[in-house]
Amino acid sequence: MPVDRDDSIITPAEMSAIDRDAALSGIDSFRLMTSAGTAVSAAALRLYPQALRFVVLCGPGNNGGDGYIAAAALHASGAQVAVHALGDPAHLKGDAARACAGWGHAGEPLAKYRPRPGDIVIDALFGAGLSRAVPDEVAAVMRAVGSEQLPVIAVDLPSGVDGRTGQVLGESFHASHTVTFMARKPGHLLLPGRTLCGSLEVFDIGIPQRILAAHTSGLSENGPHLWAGQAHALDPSAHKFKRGHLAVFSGGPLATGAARLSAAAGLKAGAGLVTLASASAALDANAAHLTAVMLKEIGDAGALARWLADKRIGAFVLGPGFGDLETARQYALLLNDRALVLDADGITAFKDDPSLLFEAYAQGETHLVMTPHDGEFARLFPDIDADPTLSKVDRAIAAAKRSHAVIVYKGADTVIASPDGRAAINTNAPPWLATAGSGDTLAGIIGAHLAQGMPAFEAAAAGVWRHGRAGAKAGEGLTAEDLAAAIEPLPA
Ligand SMILES: NC(=O)C1=CN([C@@H]2O[C@H](COP(=O)(O)OP(=O)(O)OC[C@H]3O[C@@H](n4cnc5c(N)ncnc54)[C@H](O)[C@@H]3O)[C@@H](O)[C@H]2O)[C@@H](O)CC1
Ligand SMILES: Nc1ncnc2c1ncn2[C@@H]1O[C@H](COP(=O)(O)OP(=O)(O)O)[C@@H](O)[C@H]1O
Ligand SMILES: [K+]
Repeated sequence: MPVDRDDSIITPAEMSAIDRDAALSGIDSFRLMTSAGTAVSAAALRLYPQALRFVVLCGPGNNGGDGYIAAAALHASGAQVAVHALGDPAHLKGDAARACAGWGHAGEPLAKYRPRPGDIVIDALFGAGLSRAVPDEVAAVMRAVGSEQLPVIAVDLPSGVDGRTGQVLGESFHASHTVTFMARKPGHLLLPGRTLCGSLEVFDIGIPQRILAAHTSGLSENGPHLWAGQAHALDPSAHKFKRGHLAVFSGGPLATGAARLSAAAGLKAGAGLVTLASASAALDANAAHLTAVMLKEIGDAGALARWLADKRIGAFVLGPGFGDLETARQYALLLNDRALVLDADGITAFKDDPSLLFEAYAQGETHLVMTPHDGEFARLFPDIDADPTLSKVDRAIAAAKRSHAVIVYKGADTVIASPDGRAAINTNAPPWLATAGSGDTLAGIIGAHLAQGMPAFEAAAAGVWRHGRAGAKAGEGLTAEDLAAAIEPLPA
C-alpha cells in the first residue's frame, strides 16, 4: 500500500526515528526546527491578526526550540511578543539552545506569567518528548490560561497530551489550534487528545516521503484508501446471489429488533439477499415486520448445521439482541469456517473461555470480525484492557493478534485492527451515533461487505466509515432506523 502523509499516523517513537534518518541523510535538523517554528508564527498571525500580545511558553526540549523560532519570527513581523520559559534556558541543548540564542532576549520564568485579555498563548512547553505528568507549575499556568479563556496555539501537541495514546498526563492545555509536523500522531486522533487540539494543521517541514515510508507501521486514519480496489462497482450482469447473501441471527420473541436493524442495514449496504434466522418462538414477531429481508426458522445447532450446507450464504452476523449465551457459543463454533461478525451477546458468550473462540477461528485467512464496545472488550481481553501503558490502538492490535480476528474497538474514536498489525483510527463518527441500535446497524454493514467477499480488515474499516457517513447524513436526533436508511453507496 503506498504511504500517503495525509492518511498516515506516526507515533512519537517513529517520529524520532524519522528525525534520526533525516539527519543521517544530511538534512539539517536546525532547518527543520526553523521551518516548524516559522509555520507556527505564520498560523498565529493568520488566525489572530487582532492579538495584543503573543505569549510564547517555551519548554526544556526541542518543542521549546520551535517556540523560540516562532517568537523571533513574530517579533520580526512587528508583533508584541513575550517569552516565558520552563527551567533555565541556559540548560537548553543543541538546536533548541541555538534557537534560544537566535531569539536573543532575556525571557521570564514560566511562573511569572500572568494571563491578560488580548494575549494569544503559544504552547511550546512539551511535544513528542512528554514522558510523565506535567509539573505543578505548568498545571497552574494551564488552569490560569483556561480560566481567562485565552486562545492557545499548540506546537506539535497541546502540552500534557501524550502523542502516543491521546491520554492527558496530569493536566493539559485545551488548544484552539494545533500545528503539527510531517504527519499526525495517534494523540491527535484518539480521545481525549482529539478534543484538546482544536483545529489541526499538518505542516510539511521538508522531510522526504521515502523516510516517512520507511518508518510507518501501517497505522492510518480510516478512509477509502484502505479498501481501494476491494470495493467493486456493480457488474451489469449481477444477480442477487452474486451481490452476496448475508444471514443474521434473531433474538427471542421479545428481542427481535436488534437483529432486524442489522439485517436492514446489511441489505441497504449492498448484500443481494439477507435472511433473518429465527427460532420458532420469534418467527411471528419477525414475520410481522419483515419485507425485503427473508425469514428462516433456525431453532438449534442441528438446524444451523443443516442450513450451512448452503455455501451461497457468504457471511453471518451473530449477537445483536441474541440473549441466549449457550446457543450463541454453539452457533459461533459451528460457523468457524465461515465469515462472521460477532457482536454484543455473541462476544459476551465467550467471556468465561475466550480461547475457545480464538482457537476455533485460528485457521486460514482472517474471517472473524468482532465489534466490542469498551465493556465487551474488557470481558474478552481483561488483561489487555487493564494495562495502563497501552493506547487504544495498541489494545486493539494486541486483541486482534490474540483472537485471530479483526477487532472493531468501538467508541467515538473507533479503532479497527487486524491480526497482521494494520490498524486505523476512525474520525468521521458524529456523537449522535451513540444511540440504541447504532452498533447493530454497524454489524449489518460489515456483514454485507463480508458477504460480498471483501477481506475482513477492509470490510470492517469500510463498514465503520460508512456507518459514520450515514450518521452525518441522517443528522442529529437520528434513530437507528434512520441510520440504515441513510447508508450511502460504497465508493468503488
Ligand atoms: N522530530 C522532528 O523531526 C522535529 C521535532 N521538532 C520538535 O521537537 C519536539 C520533540 O522534542 P523533544 O524530543 O526534545 O521533546 P520535548 O521538547 O517535547 O520535551 C522533552 C524535554 O522535556 C522533558 N520532560 C518530558 N516530560 C516532562 C515533564 N512531565 N515534566 C518536566 N519535564 C519533562 C524531557 O526530559 C526533555 O528534556 C517535537 O514535539 C517538535 O515540536 C521540530 O523542531 C521539528 C522537527
Ligand atoms: N460519542 C460518540 N461519537 C461517535 N460515535 C459513537 C459515540 N459513541 C458511540 N458511538 C458509536 O455508536 C455505536 C454504538 O454501538 P453499541 O455501543 O454497540 O450500541 P448498541 O448496542 O446500542 O447498538 C458504535 O459504532 C460506536 O462507535
Ligand atoms: K506543545
